[in-house]
Formats: sequence, C-alpha cells, structure tokens
Amino acid sequence: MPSILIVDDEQSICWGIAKLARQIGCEVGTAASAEEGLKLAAESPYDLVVLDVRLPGMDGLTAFEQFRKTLGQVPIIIITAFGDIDTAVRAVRSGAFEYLVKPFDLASIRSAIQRALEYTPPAEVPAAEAVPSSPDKLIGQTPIMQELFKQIALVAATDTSVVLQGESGVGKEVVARAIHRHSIASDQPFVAVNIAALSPSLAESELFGHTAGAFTGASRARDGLLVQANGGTLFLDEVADIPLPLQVKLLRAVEEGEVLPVGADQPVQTRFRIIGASHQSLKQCVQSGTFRHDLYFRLAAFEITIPPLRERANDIPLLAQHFAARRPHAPQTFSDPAIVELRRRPWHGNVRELRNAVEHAQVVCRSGVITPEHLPTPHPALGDDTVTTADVQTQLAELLFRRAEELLNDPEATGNVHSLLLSEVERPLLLRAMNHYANEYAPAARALGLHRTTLKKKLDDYEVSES
Ligand SMILES: Nc1ncnc2c1ncn2[C@@H]1O[C@H](COP(=O)(O)OP(=O)(O)OP(=O)(O)O)[C@@H](O)[C@H]1O
Repeated sequence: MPSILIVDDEQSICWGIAKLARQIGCEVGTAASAEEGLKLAAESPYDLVVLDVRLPGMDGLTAFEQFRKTLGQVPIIIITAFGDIDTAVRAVRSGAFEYLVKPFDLASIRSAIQRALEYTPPAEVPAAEAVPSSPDKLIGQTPIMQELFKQIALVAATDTSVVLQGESGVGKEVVARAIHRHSIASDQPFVAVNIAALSPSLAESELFGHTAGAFTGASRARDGLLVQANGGTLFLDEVADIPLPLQVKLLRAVEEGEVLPVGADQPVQTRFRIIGASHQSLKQCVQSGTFRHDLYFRLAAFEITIPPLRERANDIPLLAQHFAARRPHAPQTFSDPAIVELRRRPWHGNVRELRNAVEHAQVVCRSGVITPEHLPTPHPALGDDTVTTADVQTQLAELLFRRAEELLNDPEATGNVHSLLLSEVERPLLLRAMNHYANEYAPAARALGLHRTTLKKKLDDYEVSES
C-alpha cells in the first residue's frame, strides 16, 4: 500500500487530503511542521510528500532539500497559499512534482496524488536555487496572482515565446521582466520596445537596424533592437501596432534567427526569446486582418492574461504599502478610510494609476497619515462619455510625463529628446486636423495656425500620404 506524508499546519487541509488519500488506498502520515515531518520521514519511508510552503519553524522550500536527503527522489507536491514570485520559481525549479496554489479543489489534488504515485523519478533532479529578490518585484497575494506567479515560473524555465494580454497598467512589462529575470538568459540583455511609440518612418530601422547611408541621416551603421536582444529577451509592448510589412520581417527573424538590416544585402544572426504584450485582443486583431495569423501563432505559444486590478482588490492595500515604501521620507501610513477608498475605486488605469495615486497622496499629505482627501480624483474609464477635457488633459500630461522619462533614460535619444517627443505629439495632431477638414490643406493649416506649405512639408516628413 503506498504511503503519503502530508505536512501542513492547517488542520483542515491535512484532514481533507488525508481522507482523500485513504479513499484511494494509501497509508497516511500527517505533520503540522517541517521538523515533525522530517522526523516521521526518518522513521519510515514514504512514497509521496505533500508539503506546504508556509509552515511554523522551517519553511517548506527549505525542508524540501531535507526531505530529498531523507527520502531520495520521491515525488513532492508543494502547496501554497501566500507565495511570491520567488517562491513560485523556487518551487518549480526545485523539481517539485506538482505545485498547487490554495485554494485548490479536491479533484486537482486527487489527480496530482494519483499521477505522483504512478511516477518514476528521473535519475537526477536539479537542486532548489535561491533566486535573488529584485527591486521591480511583482506584488500580490490573491489566488489570481499566485496563479500568475506559477505561470511565470513555468514559462521562465523555457525559451518559449509569450504573449501577455491585459489592460493598460496591469503590469505586462513587470511580468515580462520577471520572466526574463527568472530565465536561464537572465544575464543576457532584456530589450524593451514600445511599438506604438516608434515613429512609423523609423520603425523598421529601429527594429532591424540599418547600414551606413541606408537613408538620409543614417551616417553610421546601427544594430537594430532585434540584434541588441541577441541571447536574451525582446519585449515588444503594444505588439498589435506593428505595421503589417514589418510583421513579415519579424516572423522571419523569429523563425530563422536572422534579420536583414535596412540597406543590407547580408542577414545578421540573432536569437532571442520574444515576449509580446497588448491591451487589445490579438486574436481579434487577427480576425480583423490587422495582425498576421502566422505571426500570432508563432508568438502566442504561451499566453498569459493579466487581470485588471479591480479583479484582485485584496492586493490593493499591499500594493499601496509597497509603493508608499519607495519614498522612505514621505508619509507611509494609510488611515482605515483611505484603505477602504483605495479598495473601492475601479482603477481603470490599474496598478499604474494606483502607484500614481499613492505618490500624489504622499506629496499632498502633511500630517503623516494618508486619508481619502489626499487621494487624487479617480481616472474615468476609457470611452466613458462623462470624461471631461480636464480628465483628458490629466491623462495626456501623465502619458507625456512617462514618455519623456523613457526618452530621457534612453542614451540613443540624448540630444534629440525635445524633437522626438514633439514629433510624437505633432503627428497625431496633424493627422487629426487633416481628417477633420477632409484632407483639405488650406482649412487644416488655418485651424492649426500654420502656413499651408509648412503643414504639407511636415506631413511629408511624417510620411503621411494624402489619401
Ligand atoms: N504586481 C505588481 N507589483 C508591483 N508593481 C506593479 C505590479 N503591477 C504593475 N506594477 C507597476 O505598475 C506600473 C505599470 O506596470 P507596467 O508598465 O508593467 O504595465 P503595462 O501593463 O505594461 O502597461 P502598458 O500596457 O500601459 O504598457 C509600473 O510602475 C509597475 O512597476
């Protein structure tokens, strides 16, 4: 008769799993701490261990290695309620047979136990590795986040392409960074590019590079971002915005591990893991013909959907504390009504909006305790008819602020930050004006307060066709 050791300090869990194990014909030992479990394991051999991570005294992941020493390569199922991303990665890397996130249903633990009992262990299992904690840590304790950590841990261990879906500000970039940080390529480059922010005329050379003299202004040859990511991870934010002709080139690069820089006749080798992110459904973009289906299938080998903050409201107090702690000299404490208010808000701008609201409150608060009055007015939902001009101005200012910060941190942009940012603002303005005046230069130029020829020249520079 197979025997199972269940180590969990929650009596009800021990009892539930023990009952189920007996039903499937196992002998059962239970322990409320790792130390007690190790003692039982030393006394009699077990065929399977079900091990909780959070235990009084020694934690489950530390005990894992001890169980290995005592019981050899028997399968160990790890269960956890409150873990962080490092816990998930350690659990996956430890060689745990299965990693279950509480609350789990009886069917999943039953299936894990049955599979574990039929399992023949491999000759060697990699040892658990300590994963360094990182400053851009992913915060979350809700079951939704625990599941997300698990997905990240599973995919990080591979070189599979990933698509991250989720509303703006949910944390797609932090997740991409976490995947990279926990992958075997973590010491290689992580190159992040926001496709929507690339000027259309320069997107190709930015991504694929160019030779010297490939176009006016290209005095020196330059590696594109795909080559800069060689050996590491390329994060394409707003991947749905890649122009169709470049999608073909990107697919070729990913499939064949080589790119053709603008103006070059010889390809350059480059291999990287690609992580795409989008707030739009890529599947819908494929259906509407704006995204190639072959590229979609290549990228979406593993899809992760990051839920909006309002669906994990229990994480809000923790996130608020996390953001407040980033400014050690500013107020750190939230009054109870402030926490209630934070939890109540819809957070259409998700974690980014929450982070900004905490920063705002810390600036406004003079008393040491943050109260609801210190919080800024909430962002309206996009497309909401009640959005006022002031709302739009606030959001625009915030986006420009963020983009300016990105450009100021980009060594390639140094010396051009002003013109780059202004061109990103000017292009949509001119396009809108032309559209508004049915592509008539004269009224559009009059409304803009520009000379007609100046408007025409600017549109040419932005490569905006007259159609
Ligand atoms: N779970 C989290 N824990 C800690 N910080 C987070 C978390 N999720 C998001 N953030 C923070 O929120 C901000 C927005 O996150 P991020 O830029 O990754 O969102 P995004 O989904 O990529 O947004 P966009 O689609 O607009 O590019 C960042 O400052 C990020 O560090």
